[in-house]
Amino acid sequence: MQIGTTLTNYIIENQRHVRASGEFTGLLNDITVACKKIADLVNKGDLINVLGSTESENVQGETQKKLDVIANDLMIDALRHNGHIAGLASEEMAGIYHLPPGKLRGSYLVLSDPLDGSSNIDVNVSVGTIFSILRAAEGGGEPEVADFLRPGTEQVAAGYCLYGPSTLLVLTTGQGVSMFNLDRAVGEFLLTREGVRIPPDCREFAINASNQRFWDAPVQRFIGECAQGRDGPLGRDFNMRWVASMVAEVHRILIRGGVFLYPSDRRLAAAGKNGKLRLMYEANPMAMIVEQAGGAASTGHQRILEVEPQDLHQRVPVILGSRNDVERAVAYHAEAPTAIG
Ligand SMILES: O=P(O)(O)OC[C@H]1O[C@](O)(COP(=O)(O)O)[C@@H](O)[C@@H]1O
Ligand SMILES: [Mg+2]
Ligand SMILES: [Mg+2]
Repeated sequence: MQIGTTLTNYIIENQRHVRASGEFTGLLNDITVACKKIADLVNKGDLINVLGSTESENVQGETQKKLDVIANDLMIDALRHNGHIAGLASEEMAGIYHLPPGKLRGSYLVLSDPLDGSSNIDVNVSVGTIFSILRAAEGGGEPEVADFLRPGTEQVAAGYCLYGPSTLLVLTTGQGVSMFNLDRAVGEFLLTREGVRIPPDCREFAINASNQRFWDAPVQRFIGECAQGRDGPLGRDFNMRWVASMVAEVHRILIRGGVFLYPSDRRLAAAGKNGKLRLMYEANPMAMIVEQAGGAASTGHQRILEVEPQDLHQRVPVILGSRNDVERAVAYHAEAPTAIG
């Protein structure tokens, strides 16, 4: 496809071979409208007083940032009018969003992390929006939570919008990974990269090292060997990065390779959490993107996309990125039984 093609034309062309109805293109347009509005607010920040926290907590028990709530509202508003969705779920809502009576119901379900990297909002570090798209149950009835609890392999599309020095939309519909830059002058996402591939071997790992004392043996070994660099069994040096925005970490890995880990650990397990990141609107969409770019995504014990969901907001350990390094981490989990999860 020609670089510079608009997202809309790109999707229309891509959907031509599956004789899509145009509803999917419409849905993606709705999502990008929300992302453009969020990008504008993130960019203006203190100018329009959208930084800082609210008094309220989300279902995860986390204090919501103002932009967490605003981004969620913008996503709802962009999706509820055009008859492309049957329902919506998100990090910022305990249950699913039901369309008001009389609203046209569509064929898709959307799960989203309206603002990923919330701890970075107030310090002007890259944040993003993550989304996962599933087909709604046939028959057009009112969706229930169970309709959303499908393994990541059933996603029809996944993507994220990264609000960084430039605003980027990264998307897969199951035919590889494409990237689009927002050209603010024309208000359009324009194609900049297609068929993105992650190098199978990497020299960069990303993990929150402040949790090291809580990690289990396989993660200690994996990170230990990376840190030993050329003096260790791997015989090559690694650099380390930690942005604390999953979207930014995954984007870096798509561009130059790397491995990102947010494992479960004793601290999280003690709090009854199997990791920090959420399966349905963080791990699953990112795993689909990473796999479509030739990488791998695992819990340490299982391919993330094959995890059978039990809950809208369940957490999973995440190890993703350059295929050979992820497989090495998985092998260490197989060799050394973990004390956690
Ligand atoms: O603060 P920590 O422990 O480094 O965790 C950072 C991780 O938490 C997250 O911010 C969680 O996502 P939200 O900001 O959407 O809640 C990830 O983006 C990031 O990878
Ligand atoms: Mg998040
Ligand atoms: Mg979030």
